[in-house]
Amino acid sequence: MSAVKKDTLPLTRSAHLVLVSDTPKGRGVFAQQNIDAHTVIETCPVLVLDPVENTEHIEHTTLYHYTYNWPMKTANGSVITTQAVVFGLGSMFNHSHDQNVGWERNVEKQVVTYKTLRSVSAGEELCISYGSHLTFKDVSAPPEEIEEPHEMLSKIQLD
Ligand SMILES: C[S@@+](CC[C@H](N)C(=O)[O-])C[C@H]1O[C@@H](n2cnc3c(N)ncnc32)[C@H](O)[C@@H]1O
Repeated sequence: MSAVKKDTLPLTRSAHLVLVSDTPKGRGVFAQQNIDAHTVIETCPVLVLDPVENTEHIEHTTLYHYTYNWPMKTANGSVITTQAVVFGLGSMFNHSHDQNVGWERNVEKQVVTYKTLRSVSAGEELCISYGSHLTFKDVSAPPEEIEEPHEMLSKIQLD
């Protein structure tokens, strides 16, 4: 019988995910079956990039649009932010302002775990939030409201 090593990490995977290649956001991850809320759907190993290698090389390539912020401890003990390449489906989750998937870094183990934030129906896209500083036009964003001039005027604060 083989001994289970202490540093073994389970790589949880959902069997009910598919990659769709022709969505308005490019490739995307979709649910094939209903998935309960708070289900771990994927655990992905990452490659933490050297900060200099990142700014001098990766930032000038397409890969830059796939990396995640990652904290790194420097030799003097301070923590800086570098980037990490996420392997597996982790790099395929698109952005939505109404995301149904949350993610968590395990800095020590160098993995990211993805979990549903609510129940997801079969056929729904699984999306995370990239935050508010997007480098592309969000095709799923609600249309910006065009306000009537009198409504705008009524918001001007007069002393
Ligand atoms: C991490 S990749 C996700 C996978 C990507 N769709 C693909 O086909 O490789 C991030 C890129 O997906 C696209 N993307 C993700 N979310 C999007 C959204 N809400 N609207 C438009 N494009 C999106 C953008 O081109 C972005 O740079």
